[in-house]
Amino acid sequence: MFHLGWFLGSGFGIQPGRGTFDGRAWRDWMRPRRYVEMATALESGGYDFVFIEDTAMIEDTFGGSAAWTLAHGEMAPKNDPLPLVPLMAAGSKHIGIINTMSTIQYAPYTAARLMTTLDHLTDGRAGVNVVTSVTHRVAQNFGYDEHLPHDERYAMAGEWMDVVTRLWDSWEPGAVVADTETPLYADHTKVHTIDHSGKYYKVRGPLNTIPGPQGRPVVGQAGNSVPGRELAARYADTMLAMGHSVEQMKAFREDMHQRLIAHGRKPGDLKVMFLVTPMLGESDAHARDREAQRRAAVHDRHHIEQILWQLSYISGGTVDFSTFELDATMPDILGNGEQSSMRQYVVGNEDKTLREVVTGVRQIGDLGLIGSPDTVAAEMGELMDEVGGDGFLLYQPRALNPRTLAEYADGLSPALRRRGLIRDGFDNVPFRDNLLAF
Ligand SMILES: Cc1cc2nc3c(=O)[nH]c(=O)nc-3n(C[C@H](O)[C@H](O)[C@H](O)COP(=O)(O)O)c2cc1C
Repeated sequence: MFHLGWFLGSGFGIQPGRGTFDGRAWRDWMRPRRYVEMATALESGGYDFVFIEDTAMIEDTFGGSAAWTLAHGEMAPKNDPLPLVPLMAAGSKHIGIINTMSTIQYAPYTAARLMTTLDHLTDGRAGVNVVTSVTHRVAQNFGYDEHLPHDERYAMAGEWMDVVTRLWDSWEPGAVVADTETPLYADHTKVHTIDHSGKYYKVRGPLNTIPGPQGRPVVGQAGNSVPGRELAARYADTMLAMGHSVEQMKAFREDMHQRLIAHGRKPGDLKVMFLVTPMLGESDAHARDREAQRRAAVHDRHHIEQILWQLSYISGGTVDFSTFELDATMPDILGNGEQSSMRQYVVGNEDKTLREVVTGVRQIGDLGLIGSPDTVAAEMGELMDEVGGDGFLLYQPRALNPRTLAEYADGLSPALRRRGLIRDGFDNVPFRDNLLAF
């Protein structure tokens, strides 16, 4: 068996697509009902969790203004994802909810306290995706003139995670007695300061609330560079991973296993979830037809601009890709943002033109998963057999609507279940236990 997660790639925000079945999404994206329904649909489909992206900025690198961003609803507007967590939890019973927190946005004490609060409010279904933020524009909203260099951001994130973890552990098991007769609510000898004084943070502790049902909420991680992998190997229970072939996926997972062992953890302690955008259809022919339409659209002006926008963003807001000649050679730039994402466009494509890259390269691919639910389910099973396990993080970046969710929860999941590949229900246990169950 393997795990399923769903990547809500535009967070609690407007979804950029304007497809045939998107209805009033551009007007209603902030309404609660669609997120509650999303949680319920995914839970019925056996998804272990929904993974909510977040970024706090309005991008204006591409074209030197926010015009394109706001015309197309690209990563903005967006609400804070944290209040969404208890809402989605109240409408569901078992699904884990991972919200994103950037280490430059939340002080460690605020983060530890918020996550523990969410763990209580969700009865042990809270998780946090720890990110370092990608662009200068985010950093500039939180007291920085520019974002820190890539590797330093991860050094800061390492200290942040260390402090947050120690705050979560600042109440020993058994500290809460809750005896109204004595009276003794908590034994103060089991509640400890952490007295942290490091390069980036100074925090006394202890946390001023009792541990949540999970003690430490589930920790996720999204960066795939070496420092990103190291952060995950030290702290994470799950991470999203990008791989375009079985070989890359296997190598990624084996690399993570080595890193986990080096940090005194077991390979099974971290679930590596491969981000994938399958193409489903009523039949294999229908799915192939949809895929042919997607491929034909990569030459549309809108698609080309969208990828140039994306490159400008993932460069960390350091390069405006609208300024390059499309038929000149691909610029050799990794920038200061998502280095592993930039590599997918740049490395190995040095001889191609920018146009060939933006029309030919996909940051997140379909791994050949194109077909009817039955076909895709069989192929997912074969892929996971070869990779060795863990699971997939499914993503439909420009088509997130109730119809798409039904295709996955009511189409693909039953096909996976018929093959015994995914869970057929949930035990009444906290999120981490579901994640570590197989
Ligand atoms: C698929 C994916 C999702 C991500 N989600 C977020 C996010 O929600 N918020 C954020 O600030 N950064 C996000 N990031 C950025 C990473 O967390 C990380 O900070 C960045 O990719 C740099 O990491 P890397 O150089 O290790 O790849 C995401 C990256 C990827 C590839």
